[in-house]
Amino acid sequence: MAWIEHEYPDPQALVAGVSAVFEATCRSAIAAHGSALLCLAGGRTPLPIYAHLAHARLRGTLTAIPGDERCVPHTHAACNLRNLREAFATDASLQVQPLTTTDGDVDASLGLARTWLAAHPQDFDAVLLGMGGDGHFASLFPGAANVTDGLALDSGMDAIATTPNPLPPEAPFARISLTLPRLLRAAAIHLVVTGADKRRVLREAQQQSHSPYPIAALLHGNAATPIHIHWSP
Ligand SMILES: O=C1O[C@H](COP(=O)(O)O)[C@@H](O)[C@H](O)[C@H]1O
Repeated sequence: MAWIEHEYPDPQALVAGVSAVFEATCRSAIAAHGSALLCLAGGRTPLPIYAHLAHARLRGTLTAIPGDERCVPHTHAACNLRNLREAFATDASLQVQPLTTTDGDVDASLGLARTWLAAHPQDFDAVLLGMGGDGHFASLFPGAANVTDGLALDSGMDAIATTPNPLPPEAPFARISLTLPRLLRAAAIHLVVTGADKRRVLREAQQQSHSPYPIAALLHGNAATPIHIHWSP
């Protein structure tokens, strides 16, 4: 099986469980090589996990990169970088690397993301992913024109620019997303999902490797490490 399931009674228990795993991962990476490199989901669900890390007194450098970013200015409320930096604000040793330029220009942002990723080819110590109700993860959306480029394991690309189709009303923006092969280069991969509707999508994707939900490509992507699925109502 390519995944391991962890079920929690409520979102607070999920946050506590995943926070403990990420804290332990960061501590052992810092003990082993002085720093930790994380790839972190955007969206609302994981923000309390990041707040936990910010208060954990990790005593080492932690560099995080969003797994995807909305192409908006860094001051915009929908900017994943802004939300990550706010969550990490209490510990100056937690740094968040932007995937986009300050103004959110799509082409310049793609260049910036690819340049940074090429200069940091090492595996992530851990990747945290969320999932939308449409089965997207990072910004690999069903129906996007180039979603197959983002999911192809042999593309040789670390990041793509993409536009969800249809645009999600809560965040109607072009995106920069890490690709599936870059996300899979990790010592540990965690997927956090809440709610019964998202669980139905997840179950369908677990059962069908050729499901139209992009998350199926992650689950059946022959990751070198199992995908930890964390779910709560
Ligand atoms: O658009 C996005 O949505 C997903 C899910 O977000 P959530 O608020 O339902 O947790 C997120 O994982 C992704 O990074 C984000 O850009």
